[in-house]
Amino acid sequence: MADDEQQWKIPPNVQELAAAGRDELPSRYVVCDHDRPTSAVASDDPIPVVDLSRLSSGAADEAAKLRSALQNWGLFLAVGHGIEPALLGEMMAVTTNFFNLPLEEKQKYTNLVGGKKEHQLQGYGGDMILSESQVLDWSDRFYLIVEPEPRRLYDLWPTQPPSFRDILHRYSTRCRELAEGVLREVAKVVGLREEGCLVDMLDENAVTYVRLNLYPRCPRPEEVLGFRPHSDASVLTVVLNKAAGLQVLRDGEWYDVPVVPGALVVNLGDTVEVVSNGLLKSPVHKVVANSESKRVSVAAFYTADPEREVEPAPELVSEEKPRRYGKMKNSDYIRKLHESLARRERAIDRVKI
Ligand SMILES: O=C(O)CCC(=O)C(=O)O
Ligand SMILES: [Fe+2]
Repeated sequence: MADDEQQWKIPPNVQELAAAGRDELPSRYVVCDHDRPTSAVASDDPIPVVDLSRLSSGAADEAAKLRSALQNWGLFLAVGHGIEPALLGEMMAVTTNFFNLPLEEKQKYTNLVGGKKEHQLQGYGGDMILSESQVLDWSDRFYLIVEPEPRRLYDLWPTQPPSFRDILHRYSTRCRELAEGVLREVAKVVGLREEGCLVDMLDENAVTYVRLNLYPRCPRPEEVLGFRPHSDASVLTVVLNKAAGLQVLRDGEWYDVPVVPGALVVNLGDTVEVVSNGLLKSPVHKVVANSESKRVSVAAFYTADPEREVEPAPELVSEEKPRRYGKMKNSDYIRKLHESLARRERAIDRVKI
């Protein structure tokens, strides 16, 4: 095969493209008319801000708010989570600093291997590209396995800034505590027999992935997407960001997820949709680009033990509520997720009955 064949498998660096300041966008980023971002709809049922400290002290009105958030949006903003603002600030700062490093430094952590054409999950760069016609997102990413600790590939953990490792470790540990608390509540909302049933999926073999996202300023934000519509293959996802851009789909309309200082976005993942037999939905969300400033976010995905078979909980399946999802090993599901993302499909559709 000639050396320059399949060059399309190597995604351009979006940050560099943006810095070049050209007005025209490469056609690989331009979405079809149907996918073009439109202005979000205002909702008379705003996305709830849930105070987790009130929730854990047993406040019934806070529990009701969480229930309505999960049922109506699959997503909420968490405050009172106990993660110090300083740690959130440090996590944002090391992420921003990393993306500000010179390209050669960042490319030490590239997610391209084997003659630069093969894509591996972990590392810095763009998404897996499966075809020449695949429309690319207006963002650069950095994906790492953070837990279990023995699975960390420290060669891919930046040494610049030097505090990166320690801050990512502390941040993801605190978010895990948050996720576990929320999952106990989710189990109650769904009516699972065992309150710990979802938390138990995050056992010592369960994998936490962290994705750092950079959405550079875009001269033509109406022509691209920062992140195409998708749902997460996690049990639960926690997102840290400081700027608007995230939108969530509800009843066929896109809504802005507001930015509340100090709040974290918490969204259900596909695993909860399957285990709850569709009682709760894993929300489809996307990120729109903007022409004013870059946007940075940190998404922590708490996924089930790869060896686990994920399927609807038996107590949520009956004659009146037939089983709506098949069984799949979690590691197979996650593998399919990345292919599905590249094809602009949803992995969960593969297990729907
Ligand atoms: O950037 C964001 O706010 C969300 C990113 C996201 O949805 C993801 O990384 O899965
Ligand atoms: Fe997501």
